[in-house]
Amino acid sequence: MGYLFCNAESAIATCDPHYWDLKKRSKTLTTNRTHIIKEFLYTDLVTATDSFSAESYLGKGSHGRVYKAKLNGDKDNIVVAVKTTKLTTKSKHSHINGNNKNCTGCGNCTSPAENEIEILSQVPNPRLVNLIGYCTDPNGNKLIVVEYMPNGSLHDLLHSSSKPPGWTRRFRFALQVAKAVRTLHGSNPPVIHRDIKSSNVLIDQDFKARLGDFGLALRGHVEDVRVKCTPPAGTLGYLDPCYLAPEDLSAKSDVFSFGILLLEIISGRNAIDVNYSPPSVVDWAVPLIRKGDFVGICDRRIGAPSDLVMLRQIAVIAARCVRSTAEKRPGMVEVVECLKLARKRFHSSPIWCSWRRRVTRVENAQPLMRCEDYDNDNDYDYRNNNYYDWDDDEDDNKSENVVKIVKSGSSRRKSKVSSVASVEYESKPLKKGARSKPSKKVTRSKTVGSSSGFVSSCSRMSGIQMVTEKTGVMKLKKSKSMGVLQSPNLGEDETMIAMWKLVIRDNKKLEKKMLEKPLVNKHGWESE
Ligand SMILES: Nc1ncnc2c1ncn2[C@@H]1O[C@H](COP(=O)(O)OP(=O)(O)OP(=O)(O)O)[C@@H](O)[C@H]1O
Repeated sequence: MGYLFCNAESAIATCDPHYWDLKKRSKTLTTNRTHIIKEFLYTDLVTATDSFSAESYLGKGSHGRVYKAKLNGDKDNIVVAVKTTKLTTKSKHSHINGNNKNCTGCGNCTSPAENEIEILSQVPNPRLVNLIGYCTDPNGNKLIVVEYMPNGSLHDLLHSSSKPPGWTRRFRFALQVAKAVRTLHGSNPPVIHRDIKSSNVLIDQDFKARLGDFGLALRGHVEDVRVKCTPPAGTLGYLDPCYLAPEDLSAKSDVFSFGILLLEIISGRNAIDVNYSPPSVVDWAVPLIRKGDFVGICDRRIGAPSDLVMLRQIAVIAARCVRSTAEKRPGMVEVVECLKLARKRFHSSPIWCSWRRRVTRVENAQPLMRCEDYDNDNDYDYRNNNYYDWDDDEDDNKSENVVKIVKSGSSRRKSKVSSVASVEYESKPLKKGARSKPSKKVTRSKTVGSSSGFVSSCSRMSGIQMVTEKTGVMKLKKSKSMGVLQSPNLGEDETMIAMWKLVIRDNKKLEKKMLEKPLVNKHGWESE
C-alpha cells in the first residue's frame, strides 16, 4: 500500500510546531501535497512507550491497545498516542468481472490500520484526531501514531465521570463533532466515517471535541468500487438501520450515528442500555420528543438547561437525524446550522447576557461566592480560569468569545460560576465596596437546577423570595429605575442572584410562546 497522501504536517504544525523536529529522526514521506506523515522506527516507539508499559497504557479498542508515548523532539518531548493493531488477513476476493487488479483498495483489501493511515493522511483537520505517522513492527503489524488527547473520550466524560459535563459544554461538543462530520462529508471525495460514537470522540488539551478512529471510514463517492464493495460495518446502537448492504451507504448513515450521539449527549444515556425500557435510546427518546417532553429526555444528573427553547431545537434536530428514512434526515450542513442557531440563542438569551455583563463587571474582583457548591454546570475551564465558549473556531468569530470570570481567588476551582444551581452556596466578601457580609449562607430554591421547575416556582410567587440564614425568607422589590432587585438588607452578591432569578422569570413568557409552536407540519412528524 502506498501512503500517497502524506498530508499530516500542517495538522501537526497546527497542534505542535515541534513535530517538525521529528523530520530529522524519522524517514519522511512527502508528496506533491503540502503535508507529511512519518514512518517511525519501531525501536523509537518502543522507547517512547517505555516498552509498551502498563504506565503508558491508555485503553483498548476493538483493533488493539493504545499507549501514550513521549517522542524526543529537538526542543521538547512530544506526547503522542500510539495505536497498536493486529495484522488482519486480507481476503483475496474478486470484484466486478472477477478482476482484482481493478481494486482501488476496498474495505476487504485494506486493514483498519492501513485504512486509518490512508484516510487520515488525506484529511488533516483541527477537528480530527490527526495522524502524525506510522510504523510497522517486526511481525508486520501496523502501529499508528496520532495526536494525544489528554482529556479522554466523550463516552468517559458522559458515562464514567463523577461530575458529568454541563449543558454549555455538552452542546459545544455536539457542535464541534457536527462540524468535524460536515468537514468529512464536504471533502472531495467525501469521507464517510461509519463509526461515529462517543468513544470515538476524544477531548483535546483545550477541551475541544475531536473525531477519531478512522479504521472503518470510507473515502470516495457512493459509486466508487471501494464504497460499493465494502460490507456494512459500524457499532451496534449507532448503526443506521437503512445500511444493510454496501450500496445502501451514504453520508446519511453518519447523520444517523450523529443523531444517536446527540441523544446520548442530551440524555446521558448509552446508545443501548438494557437498564432502560426500551433499551435503545432512539426508541426511548423520540416518542418523548414527539410529545414535546424535552425535559423528559434530559440527563437527570444535571437537570434541564435553563433555556428550554434551545433544548427543544437540539432535541428536534437529534430526532430528525435518527429518522428511519435516510432521505428525510438532514445533511450535516443543516445540522451544523441548527446547532449554531441554538448557540446564538443561548448567547443572546437574557439569562446569559445579564450574567455575562455581571461577570465582566467583577472581572478583577474576588470570587463572589464559593462556586463549587453553587454550580452543577461544569463548563468552567480551570486551567485558564475562564468559561468555555461553545466554539471559538475561525468561521465562528462572530460568536462571543471566552468570558473571563475572575482573575484572582483562592483557587480556580472555587471561582467556578455557572447558570444552573440547585444547592446551597456560601457568599464571599467583595474586595472593594462590598456590602455583603462574609460567610452569609444563602439557600437557593431546590428547583433552580431545572428550568421548568424553577420557572413554575417563580410564577407562583408574587415577588422574588430569598432565604438567608439570618433573616429567613425575604421579599424583594423590583427597582423601577434599574430593573434589578434591591433590598437594603442585601449585599451585592445576593442582589445579583435575585436579579438573575427575575431575568429567568421574565424569560418565561418568551419560552412559553416558543414551546407552544406545534412540531407537526414544521418537521413533518406525521408523514413518517
Ligand atoms: N489519541 C488518543 N489520545 C488519548 N487516548 C486515546 C487516543 N486514542 C484512543 N485513546 C484511548 O484509548 C482507548 C481505546 O481507543 P480505540 O479508539 O482503540 O477504541 P474505542 O474507540 O474505544 O473502541 P473501538 O475500537 O471499538 O472503536 C479509548 O478508551 C481512548 O480513550
